[in-house]
Amino acid sequence: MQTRLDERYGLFINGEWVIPKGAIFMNATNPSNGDILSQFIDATATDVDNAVVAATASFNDWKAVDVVTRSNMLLKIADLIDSNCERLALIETLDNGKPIRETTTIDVPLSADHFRYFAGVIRTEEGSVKDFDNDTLSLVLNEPIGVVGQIIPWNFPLLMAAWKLAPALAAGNTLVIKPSSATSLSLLELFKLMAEVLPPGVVNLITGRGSESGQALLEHPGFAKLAFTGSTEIGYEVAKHAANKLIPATLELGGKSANIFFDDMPFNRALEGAQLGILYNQGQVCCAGSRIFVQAGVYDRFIAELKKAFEQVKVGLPWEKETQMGAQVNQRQLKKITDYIAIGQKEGATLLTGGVTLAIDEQANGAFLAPTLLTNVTPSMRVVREEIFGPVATVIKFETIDEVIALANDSEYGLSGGVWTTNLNTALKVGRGLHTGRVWVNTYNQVPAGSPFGGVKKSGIGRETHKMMLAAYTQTKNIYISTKTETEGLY
Ligand SMILES: NC(=O)C1=CN([C@@H]2O[C@H](COP(=O)(O)OP(=O)(O)OC[C@H]3O[C@@H](n4cnc5c(N)ncnc54)[C@H](OP(=O)(O)O)[C@@H]3O)[C@@H](O)[C@H]2O)C=CC1
Ligand SMILES: CCCCCC/C=C/C(=O)O
Repeated sequence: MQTRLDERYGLFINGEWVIPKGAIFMNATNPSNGDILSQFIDATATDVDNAVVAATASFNDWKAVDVVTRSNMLLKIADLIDSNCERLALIETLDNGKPIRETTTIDVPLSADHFRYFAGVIRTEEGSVKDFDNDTLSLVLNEPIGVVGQIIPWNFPLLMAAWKLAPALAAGNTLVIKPSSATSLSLLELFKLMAEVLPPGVVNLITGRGSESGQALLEHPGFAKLAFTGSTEIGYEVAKHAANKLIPATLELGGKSANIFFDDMPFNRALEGAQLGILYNQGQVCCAGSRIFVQAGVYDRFIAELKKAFEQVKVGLPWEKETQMGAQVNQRQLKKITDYIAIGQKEGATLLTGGVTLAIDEQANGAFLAPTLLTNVTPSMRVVREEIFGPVATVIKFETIDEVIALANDSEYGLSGGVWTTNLNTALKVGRGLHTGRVWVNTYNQVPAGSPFGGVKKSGIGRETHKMMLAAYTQTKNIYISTKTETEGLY
């Protein structure tokens, strides 16, 4: 399966595609068969600096663009994403390994919707006025924060970029963004579309390794805010650099979410929900329902059915329409996952199903893994505590609601969780009881714009996918006015 890609991509700085002198290129590799798809630049600190200079120079002009015009530009970007949906979806599928049935129906449409949502939100945003008395007004204005630095992960390259680009632009900021070097192509292609709409310098794209261009971005003094999605480890680095510069950072980090199944669950829907929770995107989701808890009364039946369902999942080439699970993002991630499965078994877990790599492509070069369930696990095992980021769930039996809330909260992460029950009281008790930023009830992995998403504890700081994210991309300005002219009352 092929699509038209540039042989080599430049950096996008100040409205132009540039290839710096002496630039070193990296390969974009298809994780499903090892093919080289294209090449992109391993940017340097100088390139990052050039991008920041461009974003800084364009800030005042972009800030001055009226809200209606800015909103219409975001709508235009959304339309362009939609009209290029098939192409963007295929590029994401080739570069990341995720199934085409997901990229065409979820990654790309949700990305477009994100621009539309923030285009709408800024039309309704207002400052406020406090009239202290007849002569005194306090105006509260929300001003753009400045030049923003954004770093994107590889698991939802286009969607996570949209989650950061749309609010930053809507709020009137200019920016420099860096995709993961594992999956740069969809953002490079999105920039071609945004270039048709936005003035030069407003958005700037730096590619390359996190340890080089990513690090340079963190160290650059020109940013007024940082935004990051990725591992908790690098999240700490982002937070430290932001603290050193006294600028804010929003962080969307790792997770080890509990997906909790009560005896009175809607059984068939819940069975699907357990799979959606851990197999969606090959389990490479920050909020994956990787710790499955099942109540004792239904445990044996549910686990038997889940095992059967896992074994029927169609793992295949991601560009084939019937494929339900594609390739892991690369061999490095595949190894991390299989290492964890081995660790779990060494710790005493039972491999109920899966745990094996699959030879799907002709050369058997693809990073494919069978859906995996580990039972007989205990809360102290590494496979229960650490983020595996693959299609691997641990399963634990529980008796009571208080017990399962305590088990679920026994984690350094706090991103999300799921509860499956037909009892509203149970749902609310668990919903309130989980120390996480999101709890799904009788559904999972739904992230529509308008519903805030983000974590507590080591899962991060801030809430994306909601208009409240505008607050993170603005500064409050207070203009305090007296209409008096006499000196009386000045002190
Ligand atoms: N919360 C989430 O959504 C994600 C969680 N993860 C978790 O992290 C694990 C490791 O994945 P990994 O790809 O290493 O995640 P990272 O946190 O390293 O990568 C996320 C982003 O940060 C960049 N980056 C890496 N190092 C630096 C640095 N020193 N300074 C600035 N930016 C940097 C990466 O660039 P580059 O890729 O080019 O190095 C990428 O764009 C996964 O197995 C998973 O558990 C990973 C991705 C997303
Ligand atoms: C669109 C389906 C679920 C995606 C949830 C957002 C994930 C973010 C992340 O993994 O960083």
